[in-house]
Order: sequence, then C-alpha cells, then structure tokens
Amino acid sequence: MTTNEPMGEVINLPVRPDPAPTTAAPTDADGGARPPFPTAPATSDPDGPGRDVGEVLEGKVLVDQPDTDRPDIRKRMLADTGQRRPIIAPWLRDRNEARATVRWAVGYAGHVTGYHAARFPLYGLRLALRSPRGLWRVVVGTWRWTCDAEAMPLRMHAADRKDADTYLKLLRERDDRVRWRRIMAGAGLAGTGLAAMSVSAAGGITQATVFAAVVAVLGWIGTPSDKRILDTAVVSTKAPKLTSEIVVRALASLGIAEINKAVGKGGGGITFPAPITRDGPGWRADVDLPYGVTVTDIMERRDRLASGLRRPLGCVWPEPAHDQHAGRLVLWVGDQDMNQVKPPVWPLAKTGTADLFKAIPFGTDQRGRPVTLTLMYANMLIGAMPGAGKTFALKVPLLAAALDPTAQLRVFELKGTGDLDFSEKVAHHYGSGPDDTTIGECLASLREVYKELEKRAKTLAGLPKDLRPENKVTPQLAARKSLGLHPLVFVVDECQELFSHPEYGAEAGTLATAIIKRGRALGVILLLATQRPDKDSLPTGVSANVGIRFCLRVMGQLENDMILGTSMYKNGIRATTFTKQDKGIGYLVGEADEPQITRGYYLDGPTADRIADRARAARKAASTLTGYAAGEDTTPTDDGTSLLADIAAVLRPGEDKVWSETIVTRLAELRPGLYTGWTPAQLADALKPYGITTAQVWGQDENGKGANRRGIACEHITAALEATRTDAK
Ligand SMILES: Nc1ncnc2c1ncn2[C@@H]1O[C@H](COP(=O)(O)OP(=O)(O)OP(=O)(O)O)[C@@H](O)[C@H]1O
Repeated sequence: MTTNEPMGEVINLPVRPDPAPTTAAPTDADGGARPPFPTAPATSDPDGPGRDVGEVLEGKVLVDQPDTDRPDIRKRMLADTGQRRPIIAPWLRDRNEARATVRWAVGYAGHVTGYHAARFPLYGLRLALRSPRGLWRVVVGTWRWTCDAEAMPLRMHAADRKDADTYLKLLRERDDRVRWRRIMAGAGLAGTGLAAMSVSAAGGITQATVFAAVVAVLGWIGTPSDKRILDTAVVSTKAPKLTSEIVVRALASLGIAEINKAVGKGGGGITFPAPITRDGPGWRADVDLPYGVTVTDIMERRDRLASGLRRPLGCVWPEPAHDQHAGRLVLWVGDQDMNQVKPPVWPLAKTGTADLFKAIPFGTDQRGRPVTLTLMYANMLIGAMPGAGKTFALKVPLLAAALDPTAQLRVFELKGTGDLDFSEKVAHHYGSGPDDTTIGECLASLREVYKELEKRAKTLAGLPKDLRPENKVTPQLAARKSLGLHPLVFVVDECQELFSHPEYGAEAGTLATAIIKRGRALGVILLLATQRPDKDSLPTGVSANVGIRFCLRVMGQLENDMILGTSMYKNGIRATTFTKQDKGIGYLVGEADEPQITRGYYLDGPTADRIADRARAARKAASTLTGYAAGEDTTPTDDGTSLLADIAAVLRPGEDKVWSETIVTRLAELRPGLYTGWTPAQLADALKPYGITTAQVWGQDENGKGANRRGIACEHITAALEATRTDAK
C-alpha cells in the first residue's frame, strides 16, 4: 500500500428516524431533573455540509428549544436563588407563638421549682440517711489513696510472677507516692481540724449551715449509683424526632405506585427540599413527592400516613405548599394530638370590643397559630354531626358580633336548650325552641331583614358616589346611625328546624338565599349552624352561596361537600377523618385562600355570660341596646308594610304638614320594636331614598303653640306610596 492510496472511504450514514419529540424533562442518572428543554435532535448531515437542517426535519415539529447559547451562570444563579430560610425562627416572629413559648418555659420552670421545693424535707432526710455511708466512703477512699492501694494489684502481680525487678521498681514508686500523699493527707486532716474549730467557735447559723452542707455532700457521696437524690418533676413524653427515614417509610406505606417505584430499587427516591426542622410544637418536613403524585393523594390517606409514622391521627397534618408545585408536601407532625392540647383563651374573653369590619379571633390551627374570621361581606355556615361542637363554634362569631356595639343581633336557637341564652342580654330579636311559634318568629324576623335589604339598598343608592366607592356599606357609613346601615347579624342555630319546617321552610329558604346573595354588600350577615346538612334541611341556594364554611366531624362525603362545597371531599378536605374526640376541630373554608384546620375557641356558659355582660354595657354606652335586650316589644313588624305606609298610618285626617318629631313619636307608638329611638334626622335620611325631603313646616305642639320646625308634607307621602304600589304591580 502506497502512501497515496486512500486509507478508506468516508460513508454518509443515514439519519436515524427521530423519536417523537417530547417536552417532558427526563431525569439524570442521579434522579435530578435535566433542564426542561432538552437539546435539539441530532443533525448529522447525510448530504454533507451545507444541507439545511430544516430539510432533514421536514414534516416534523420541533418542540424542544435547541440549547445553543452557552449557559449564563449569573443569570441562572439569579433565577435560582433557592428558598431562603428565615433568619429569625418563625415562632419568634409571631407574637402569639413567641408568647406561648415563653409562657410554656416560665410555667415549666415554675412547676419544676415548686415540685422540688415541696420535697425539700424529703431530700434532706434522704441525704442525712446516706451521709454515714458517704463518710465511710470518704475515709476508706482517703486511706486507700494515701497507701496507694490502687497500685496494689500490680505489685501483687509482679510478686506472683517472681519478677523482682518490676516488683522493686513498683515498690520504689509506691514509697515516693505514699510519702507526699501522707504529707497531703496530714495537711488535709489538720485543715479539717482547724476548720472544725473555727466553725465550732462561730455562731449557730454558721454551724448549722456548714453541718448541713457537710451532710449534703456526704449524703451525695453516699448515694448508691442506682439511686437518685431528686425525684422526677416532669416525666418526659417527648415525641420521637421526625427523620427523613421515618417520613419515607410512612410515604412508602401508603400504597401509591409512583412512590413505591421511587423508593424501590433503581428509583429516584424521595427528595426533601429543606431540612426537617422544629416548627412550633412539632416537626415540619418539606417533601418533593415523586412525579405525578399530588399532595391531595397524601391528604386523602392521612390515617394510613399516621399509621406509617406511628403517631396518633390528630398529630399528623399533611398540607400543600401553597406557593409551590402540586407535589410539594408540607408535613407537620405535632408532639401532641390536637384534641389533647389545652385550648387557649379567646383574646376577647376578658377585655376589648370587636369590629365586624376587621378580623376577629375564631380559633387556632393545628400548630397553635391564631385563625381569624372577617364576617363583614360574608356569611357563615357551620355544620357537623350532633355533639361535635357546632354551637360552641357558633358562639365565637356571635359573641364577637355582640362585642361590636354597632351590630344588631337577631338570634334564634331552634333546639330549645338555651345554649345561646347569653345573647338575650344583647339581641334585638331572640327566640329559643323548636316549636312553631319560635320558628314563626324566626321567619317573621327573616322577612323583616329581607325588607330591610330594600331599604338599605335604596339608602346606599341615594348616597353620593364618593361615599360608596364600591357600592358597599363601609365602616364610615355603618357608623352613621341615621343611615341605618349598621351591621345586622342574623344567627340561626339548628337551622334545619327552620328550613325543613312543613309550613315555613320553603319561604325561609328563599329569604335566606336572597339575604345571603344580596345582604353581603349591605352589611347583613347570616350565621347558620346545622346538624343535618342535606338538601331538605339546607337549601342548595344557601349551601352554594355562603362564603365562610366550618365543617366539624361529619359521617360522609355528602355532608362534607354540602357544608364545605362541591368536590372538597375529592380534593382531600375531609371532615370525615375527625374522630369523636376532635370536638371543636373542623375545616374552615373561605376565610383564607386554602382550607384551614381550626379548633374554635372554647367558651363555656359562664364565660359567654360574662362576655355578654360586657357587650351589653358597651351597647348601653353607645345607646345601641334595642329590642328584646332592651325589654322592648320586638314583635316583628313585617306584615307587608313599609316606612311610607307606616307614616301614612299615623297621619291624621285633615293634616297637610306635620313636624318630623311628631311623626317619629307616633311611629314609635305604632311599632315600638322598629321605631323606638328614631330621631327627626333619621327620619329625614330614611325618606331620602323615596325622594322626599323634610323642610320647615308650620305646626302646633300639644298646647296649641304654633312654630316653624322640620317636617313633611303629607301629600308627598301619599304620592310616594302610590308610586311604590304602582311599581309593585
Ligand atoms: N372548641 C372546643 N374545644 C373543646 N371542647 C369543645 C369545643 N367545642 C365543643 N366542645 C365540646 O363538645 C361538646 C359538644 O359541643 P356542642 O354542644 O357545641 O355540640 P353540637 O354540635 O352543637 O351538638 P348538638 O348538635 O347536639 O347541639 C361540648 O360540651 C364541649 O365540651
């Protein structure tokens, strides 16, 4: 072969057909995700250089971006800054959590101190009894040390082996040691003697103190190694530490194929994006579930997860990480079962008033963090099986509303046990019992509220636009008494009695639905509690439109979704997982973006009474105690009448102009429950929506004395009434 001969032929290999393009990010061998955009498919050119890549790929859609540009490290680092862990621990940043921790530490120290202080004499006796043995140990120990007894076995060993050299060496060593030890022992003895003499010359207190200290030290030395001096003040029930191994074991026990694949041989494993840390009274693990597994899959197997973690169900709380992907699980494992934790005191239990436009404290979540409710512009539905804690949960927003002196309360407890009788002190309307009369009164009150909606809507519409920027009652408008736009809170406990009533049920359902839909913007808030959430006992219009829902323990999916909303059960929000012991614990939906596990504050009868007394005092001070609580006739006035009809009814034949003050006095006589306390200014405001204004009119007082005062022209009332009746037709 000459050097000019070609070495071989260059063959153009045919391009292999490309596999179907994909956007899925494959994993590296180590399980980590490769960049989401794989590099472009191979472009080996069969026709030599110059052939257009587009030609090769003709007929195919290239979905993955070719990774042509070199990675910009700075850009990548800026984009992927990682999740920064807080500098200050979250429990220290939350005032309530920090306060709870400090309170715990102080309580703990106090308990330990008290426990040992109470046992002080016992400890003294124990030390005294053990001190002779201690003295014996000191004497023997000193003697052995002085004679270098500890090296005796070595010397004996050398003698036994007849090793004269070693024996003599050890003996010399011993003599040296013993010489200076004897000197030291002698000095110690002399020192002790001197100390004893000076103590015996000192006063009684010094003698007693030194004697006690010597006895204590000798007692301590004389204590057998298997015994203790102090008893145990706190028996540790410390929950086991949560480790990644335990979490993976628990997840693998759920029977989810993708997890099993991931943890099995050759699988990518389960990753933890952050270390497992203490978070409040429990452990928090952030877990990246295998691809395709969602947090809902875990939440709906909470009981199995608890079994896998070997913890009580009430300690195990899987949640989604709201700002992350659907597979990022935040697993919080409490030290104590949620139902065993002592309920904290309601922040408003002793002092303070509430403002329904602001958040009110409702309960605490599984980590002990406060959970609040904002009732204004919302309605609330509470549901559970009997005895799960509905009425107690209802008490919290009810008492908060009572502590807002501007809010009018209408309370109907249709079980008849008087669970809400504290509200008699503050409620405008109050009724208790499952009887037809109470249910009838409840319906009449509901009708009145419905009618009130019209009035409020007109009042609101009649206001200048800058005062009602969102066409809603604002705190400023609610504060103006004359407008009558104050918060109105209508509470029905055991509302199934009302909605399933054969005579009143249908109308009550229609009214409640309308109030829920329209009342929100007008300051009307409906709070309903039921133990029978089915479609006969809870109108679908109510269950579909209510904003805030609190579902305690229920038996099935139907009840769960009826209270919490459609598909909640499917999404893993299951109040069916609560046990009989989980009283007062439920899912709160509608307040935060995500459902919250919440335990309502526990307010027993006497506490509720005391709070109601405070609320009554606040109402008296604000002159807002009306109706039932004020001892007035609260017979609902809604029989189809309106303000115009009422004014027409109090006008006397022949009158053409009447002072406003005369009208309000007559109205209060006509319907004390509705008009007592009305002022001429309030009347003027209430007439504005009808286009009627008050002006100076000539009139006479009861003594026949004439004067010009603010009043109305009777013909305006008749004309407006006529107009409303025509509209209604
Ligand atoms: N937040 C809470 N913390 C602790 N215990 C609670 C809590 N809420 C309720 N309980 C307990 O649960 C019991 C039942 O509560 P409640 O009377 O509110 O139940 P219910 O669901 O209204 O029952 P029913 O349907 O029979 O009226 C109460 O006696 C109380 O001891």
